[in-house]
Amino acid sequence: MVVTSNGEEVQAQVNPKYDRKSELKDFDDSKTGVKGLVDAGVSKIPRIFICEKNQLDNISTTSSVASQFSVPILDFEGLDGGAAQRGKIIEKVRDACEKWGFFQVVNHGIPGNVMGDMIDGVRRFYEQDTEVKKGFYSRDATRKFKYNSNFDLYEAPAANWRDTFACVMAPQSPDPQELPAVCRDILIEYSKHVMRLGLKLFELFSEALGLNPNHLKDMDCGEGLLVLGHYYPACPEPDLTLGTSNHADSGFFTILLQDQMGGLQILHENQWVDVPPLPGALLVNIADLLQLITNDKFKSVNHRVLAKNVGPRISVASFFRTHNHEGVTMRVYGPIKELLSEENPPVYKEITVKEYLTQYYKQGLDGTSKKRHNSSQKSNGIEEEAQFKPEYDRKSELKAFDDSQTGIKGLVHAGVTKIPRIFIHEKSQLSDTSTTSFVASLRNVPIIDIEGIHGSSAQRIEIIKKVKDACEKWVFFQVVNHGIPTCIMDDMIDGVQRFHEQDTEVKKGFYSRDKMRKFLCNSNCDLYESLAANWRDSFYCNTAPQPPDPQELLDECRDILAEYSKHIMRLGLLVFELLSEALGLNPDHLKDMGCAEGLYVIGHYYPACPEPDLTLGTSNHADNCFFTILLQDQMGGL
Ligand SMILES: O=C(O)CCC(=O)C(=O)O
Ligand SMILES: [Fe+2]
Repeated sequence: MVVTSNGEEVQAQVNPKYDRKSELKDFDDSKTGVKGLVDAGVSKIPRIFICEKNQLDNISTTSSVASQFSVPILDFEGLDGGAAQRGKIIEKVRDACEKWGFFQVVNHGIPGNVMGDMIDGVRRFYEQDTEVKKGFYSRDATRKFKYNSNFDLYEAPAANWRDTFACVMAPQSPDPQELPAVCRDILIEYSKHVMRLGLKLFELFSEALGLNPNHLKDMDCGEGLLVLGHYYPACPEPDLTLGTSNHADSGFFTILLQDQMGGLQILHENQWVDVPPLPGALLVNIADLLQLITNDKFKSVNHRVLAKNVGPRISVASFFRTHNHEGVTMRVYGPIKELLSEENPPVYKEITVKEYLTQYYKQGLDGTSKKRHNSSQKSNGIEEEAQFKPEYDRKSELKAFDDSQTGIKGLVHAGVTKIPRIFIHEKSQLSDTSTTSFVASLRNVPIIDIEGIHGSSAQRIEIIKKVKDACEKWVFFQVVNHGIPTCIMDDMIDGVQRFHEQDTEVKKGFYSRDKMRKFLCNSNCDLYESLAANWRDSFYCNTAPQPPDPQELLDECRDILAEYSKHIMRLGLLVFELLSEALGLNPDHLKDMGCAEGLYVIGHYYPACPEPDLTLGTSNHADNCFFTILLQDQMGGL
């Protein structure tokens, strides 16, 4: 084990017998949820609830800095008064949706006693006779009303200190007989009010986007309503777990009713900001599908709930979402055409409701579960690694691999069917996309056409604007019409391939870790330093400020390497100019700082991998230079 900050690993070492799966199952089978544990008087939380440290670390850092922020409070009084008043409110809605993705609303039209009764109804549900309550405990997706603890119990890395009931209220509400007697009437009544407010919000959002008031409703966004009743019992060890993990909501938006206990936080400008209870207010937060269809104009915001040693805390989350009814699943959502223009091209691909729902439920609340699942068929690979670790002499295996001087290509050539363990990455490295939601994965990387960069100054300004935007929002962009002929690019790819596929003995002559050499090849420049090796061989060539003596290069790729480098240097100088201008500096500013003097060209070769789920071609990293121009073939994987 290399990292010790990971709670799970430490545990695995302390108690290799921890059978998480069966502990989860025992807890689930009790059907009494977290409240059952508290009723039984636990003074320590079971380890299935213990979060990884990095999930909790930033809790204490919040308060002081965060207090300078506060979630906007919107007053809907007068919404149906004059156009002027409505216009003012819409402006505030737009501002809150663009900057925060989260706001509180007062004078929203839902009577205070209905909200109070709803909170009481949730409380009555959880505090009713245990045996009656158990009758509702279920994970059956087809049930209209069900209660359980942690909908993603078996998938999430750590369970949350919370019980939840879920009820589908629209498009078809359940037969009242299916609802628990203790909260039936108020659930129906509250849902009616929430639906009315939700439709009003769809109108306001449409108008705030500059669309006609019915636009979003006409897209059928307002059809599905799911109501969750959360119950967060007091927690004996609140510093070790969370009430609700960091997540962004699914669907279009959520209307949240919370009691006076507090604990909800939203992630704003990289800070966890408390959302203090405001009597009479409801919270509204943008969810991922609204972010998608507004092409990022409205932001879906991550939030979480802290565990506390006082409780219970009660909240009711009402999700306006797509639903799973027949005829609906093939509906496609993508950025609204009316919001797109040349300056505002689609940031997302389109997606069917079916793909969306499948993905969301596979992913679990904090988004890690699916990937964890894929990468460890056995549920706890971390323990296995910890157990075989002592017999494993990593250093000498690395050295043996390095001494072969044949790289990954040599392994594949020898016909390995399992990858040597020096290449096996820790699970957390393979699933470190945890904060990337499925919707985020639909993003398009910007493509910038630099044809006309030397044309009119208007054209140049337009291009620089796009570069600025891409650098600020993306850091990564694709360039077309960049002036490097396709045949040169193709020849360069072929040259790299010829280098790596040449006669093994000749290639060995270039295998080296001597940084003074102008041209060399090896497998993994950081072989001895990195935690796990990558499935990749590379050659490295220092082509500027002083190119290597042609004799140092291999015949197979000498000419094309020199030619390609010339073109790249020319393009690189242009990029330095564009970046300078995008920063508001004079075009030569970065060049004058000497940024453009060195050029290092690396030719990577990624052989097919027999166990691609266990390793990476290139680990997560940022390049250490000013910028990189990357040419890739048609295989994908970046
Ligand atoms: O309980 C809360 O305040 C938040 C619940 C929540 O975020 C959710 O249900 O998605
Ligand atoms: Fe949420």
